[in-house]
Amino acid sequence: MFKVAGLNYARGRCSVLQDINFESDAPEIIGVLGENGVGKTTLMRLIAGAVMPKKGASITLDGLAGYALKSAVAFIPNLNWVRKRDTIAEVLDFYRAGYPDFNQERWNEVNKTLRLNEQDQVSALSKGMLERLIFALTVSRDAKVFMLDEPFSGVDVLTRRKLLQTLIQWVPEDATILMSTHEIAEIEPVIDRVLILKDAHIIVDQTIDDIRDNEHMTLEQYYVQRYVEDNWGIEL
Ligand SMILES: Nc1ncnc2c1ncn2[C@@H]1O[C@H](COP(=O)(O)OP(=O)(O)OP(=O)(O)O)[C@@H](O)[C@H]1O
Repeated sequence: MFKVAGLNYARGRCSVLQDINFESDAPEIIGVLGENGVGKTTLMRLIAGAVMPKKGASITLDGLAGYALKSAVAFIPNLNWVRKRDTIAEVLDFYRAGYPDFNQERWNEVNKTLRLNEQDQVSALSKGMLERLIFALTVSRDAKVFMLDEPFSGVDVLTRRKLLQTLIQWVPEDATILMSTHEIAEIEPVIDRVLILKDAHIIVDQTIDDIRDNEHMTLEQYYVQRYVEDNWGIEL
């Protein structure tokens, strides 16, 4: 069981996340939605241990916390740590050394779709190719919690569809995946559940089946309805 409880985070005087609570029983794919700047990346950075929450928060995986939890979480927000001349092969070497749970077979399999050339320099990759690399590195670990932060925003539509369709096959069966995106319609067929963030809080934590069966709406319609008053005149 992956559990986030009493999570609060502020930047200076500005409260970014307030009283965030949710649990996940793997396997589960959770979409994390919300407007720009609402705190989706921050939530992932908090879970990854890249930033510290306010006192009183608890983030645990099967009772593990701190470093033990950190090593079971796969998250790469960017590749700022890569030196300018590094090739993908060199980044892979570094990554393998840093993460003993790196799964070479999975990398090979994922890269059949992503077609990354290991001799290419990372600094010369296009935005979309860089996103492919971040995605491949993230899912190639045998982690228990995977966090994909807008993984496909620069990836072409065909590759994106293929990645989404095959995501379930690539990640370990006992894992929870958190995936933030603005492409709501695209992820709906893939995710089990959604967390919608607004004004620093989780305003929706519901399964996709529940939204379909009880609200009789698509996820995007439900998102618009729950997010803005009068739907901002957006036709549902
Ligand atoms: N390095 C930073 N310095 C100051 N404030 C920051 C920094 N990074 C994020 N923030 C602030 O924290 C808040 C949450 O940002 P975050 O990046 O988590 O949002 P997001 O939901 O991921 O947004 P987007 O959908 O645009 O990617 C925003 O108000 C943002 O301005």
